[in-house]
Formats: sequence, C-alpha cells, structure tokens
Amino acid sequence: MSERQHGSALLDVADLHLAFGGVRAVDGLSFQVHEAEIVSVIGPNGAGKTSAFNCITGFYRATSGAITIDGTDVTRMRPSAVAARGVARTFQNLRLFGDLPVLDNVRAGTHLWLRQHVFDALLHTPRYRRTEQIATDEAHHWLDFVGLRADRVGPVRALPYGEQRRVEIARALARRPRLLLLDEPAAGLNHGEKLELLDLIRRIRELGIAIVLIEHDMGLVMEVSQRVVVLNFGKEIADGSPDQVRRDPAVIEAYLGSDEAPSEQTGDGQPAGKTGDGGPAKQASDGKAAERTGDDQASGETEERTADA
Ligand SMILES: Nc1ncnc2c1ncn2[C@@H]1O[C@H](COP(=O)(O)OP(=O)(O)OP(=O)(O)O)[C@@H](O)[C@H]1O
Repeated sequence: MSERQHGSALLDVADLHLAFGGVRAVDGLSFQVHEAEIVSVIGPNGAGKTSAFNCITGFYRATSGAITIDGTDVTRMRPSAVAARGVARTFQNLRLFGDLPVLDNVRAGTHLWLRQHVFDALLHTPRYRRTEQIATDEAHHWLDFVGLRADRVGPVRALPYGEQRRVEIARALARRPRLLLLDEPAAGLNHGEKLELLDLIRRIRELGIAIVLIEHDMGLVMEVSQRVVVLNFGKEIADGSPDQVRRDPAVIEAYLGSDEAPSEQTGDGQPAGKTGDGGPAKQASDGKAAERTGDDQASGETEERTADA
C-alpha cells in the first residue's frame, strides 16, 4: 500500500499494531517520512490517528511493529528519549502551562537541549544567567516566527484559542526538532487563522523540518501535504499524493456519509475538527488502556481551552 521513496527515511513506521484489549486501534500501519516532507495522516473519527502518534512519540507502547527515527529503533523508548532524537509534537487538546505567560511556556521547550546544572541554578552563577538568556532569546525567536509577541504578560490561558495553539507550536519548535507532529492544529481556528496556519506549516518545512499532520480540515490537508496516508478502523487504506488519495475508491467509500469528504477547499470558514457524524462509527472500545510508558513529556501541563474557542 505504501508508496516507498528512495533514500533513508527520517521516520519509518513498519507494520505498526496497537490494541486496547479487543480494539485494534492501529492495525498494520506502515509509512515513511523524509526530511522536509509534509505527510498528513487522515481518516474518520476513531480511525487510529492519535493512537499512531502516541506510539511514534513513545506515549504508548506498540503491541508490535517497528518505529525508527533516522535509523534508530525508538519503538520501546520513553517519550523523553524519542524527543531527544529530534521529535516534537503538539496535542489535540492544548497542553500549555496555563498559569504561566507566553514567554515561559516557550522557554520550557528549550530545556531539552539547554541543560542547567542544579548548582548554577541555586547560586545564580554567571553561567546560569547566560543559559537563561539563551533560553529567552530562543523563545523570542520562535514567538516571532509564529507571529506572536513575547512581551504579553498574564497567564497564557487568557489568550484567544488560536493564539494558544500558536504558542504550543512555538514551544515545539523551541525543542529544535527535525520531525514535528501536529495533532489537529486547525481545530477550533477560524478561516483567517487557518490560512495563517497553512503559511506557518510551509515556513516550518522551509526550515528543513519534516511534518506529520493529523487534520480533519481536508482543504488544508490537500493544500499543504506532499503525501497523505489514510486510516480507517486502524487499517491503512491509502498512501499517495493528495490527488491520488482524493480519487481513491477505498478512501471515497470510507468517507461516504461523512462531512469530512477529502476534497474540500482550503479554509472554508467551517470549524475544523469533528464535523457532522464524523464518518464511519467509532470503533467500540472495551475501555482498557494500552500500556503507557510513563514520562509524559507534557506532564504537569494543563489541558484546557478558553471559552472563545
Ligand atoms: N486509551 C484508550 N483506551 C481504550 N481505547 C482507546 C484509547 N485511545 C483510543 N482508543 C480507541 O482506539 C481507537 C482509535 O482511536 P484514536 O483516538 O487513535 O482515533 P483518531 O483517528 O485519532 O480519532 P479522532 O479523529 O476522533 O481523534 C478508537 O476506537 C478509540 O476508542
């Protein structure tokens, strides 16, 4: 099914399976992502997209299959170890430090590569102050890149929802990733914000960063992706260019009866995300959680939306 490209892949997902008790959330997914490539993973609600993301980033442990990043097997690694190999992500539901200002949220992204020694931090040594300045400069850079002001005071949760989404992307970029996974970044955005997001995703790619995008806004997906992988009930039913996928009978059938037909125009002004009946019914779950790997890189972060979302 997969359209394999020549050259070594940055991300290689091979025959990935994830089961929650009797529910096969991911059932034999294989795809590759190369440097500076944008690959979208689409499918009706409950198709297994976020589950696949959680396996790739180490939040869930795959039942079987292999995930390699630049040739290194990360299948059984913890989220922090996967992140250290150049993988950053955003979440379907925002996970920001809600009480902290914008700048501190983005500075937090630098901690992956900017080490502070406890001794320096306790004594506020010149080395500590230098490191803090590097973190602040880096955060300014990425906030500017996503089009936000760094001097906003007050808790980040007070910002409009669309701006909070951009803070989360800025924080992921502050990790200096080679691969960025975006989980429904257009959800809750208005028409203008979706167009800005489209531009932002393209500019991230121009930096040489590869992107894997889960998105229900088909206009955005078709506009921005080099390749599209389609999941249905955990199974991969297509992998090809946006044009190939749009015309694929199996994809059309999977989306029949869904409001998410894979051919809409970009930024149609409709709220992205789960519209209508969301296509084929979500697979029933027995509620049994998959094996979690522990050190959630966003642990302690709040998961919330502002009222105007
Ligand atoms: N922690 C969990 N415990 C049990 N079942 C789960 C868990 N997470 C996901 N599932 C089940 O796995 C299947 C795939 O869910 P997943 O969230 O990955 O789909 P998705 O394609 O991301 O859906 P959506 O577009 O709605 O976000 C669904 O049947 C879901 O109910």
